[in-house]
Amino acid sequence: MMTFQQIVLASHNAGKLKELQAMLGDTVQLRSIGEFSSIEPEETGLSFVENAILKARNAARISGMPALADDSGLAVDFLGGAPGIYSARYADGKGDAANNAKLLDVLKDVPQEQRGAQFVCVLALVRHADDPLPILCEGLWHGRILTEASGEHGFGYDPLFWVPERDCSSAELSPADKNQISHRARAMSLLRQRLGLA
Ligand SMILES: O=P(O)(O)OP(=O)(O)OP(=O)(O)OC[C@H]1O[C@@H](n2cnc3c(O)ncnc32)[C@H](O)[C@@H]1O
Ligand SMILES: [Mg+2]
Repeated sequence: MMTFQQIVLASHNAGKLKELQAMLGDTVQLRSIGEFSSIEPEETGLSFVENAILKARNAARISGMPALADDSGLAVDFLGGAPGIYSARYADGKGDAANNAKLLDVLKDVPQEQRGAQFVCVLALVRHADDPLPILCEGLWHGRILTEASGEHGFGYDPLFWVPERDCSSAELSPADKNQISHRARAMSLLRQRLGLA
């Protein structure tokens, strides 16, 4: 069993840090890579897995600590899985509000039954920058894209993601609820098992 007291989180996204720390509890402290560097690595991979590993290695190299990365995104069925790994950059780096506006616009004439989508999360944990055996865990969360934004919680595409099991948007869930059922929660639950924390 691997034990860690501190892990650096290879993410500059404050929403992810909050969610992942809440899911991990007190046993492991996540430190933000922002404490060490403000430079974000280029996400050049073609898959969530490749980007997660790339971010984790980069953070381990910069911090000298074990590193956890989260590469995630929204895969929309009607768009053949787009924006997928490009979710953060969907509106050319203009941010969450612009990403959401673009997605609503692209789907404006698409009927309910064709608005299926899934959030994807891949977590990669490396013990050091050159770790030959990263731990990889994934989680999916199925839902549908709403026709207008709703809710104030969460981040990113949460206001547009309708959660069938709760009949509300992901941004209408309390943070605690989202952290029970999200793509990130599923991936983290697997990671906790792998680390012997579950
Ligand atoms: O790469 P880091 O620094 O971790 O931060 P990031 O925000 O760029 O993260 P990603 O590259 O993994 O891109 C993830 C995108 O998918 C969106 N996303 C991921 N998880 C989400 C969630 O739980 N709720 C809403 N949107 C989410 C998020 O808003 C980003 O636009
Ligand atoms: Mg990113």
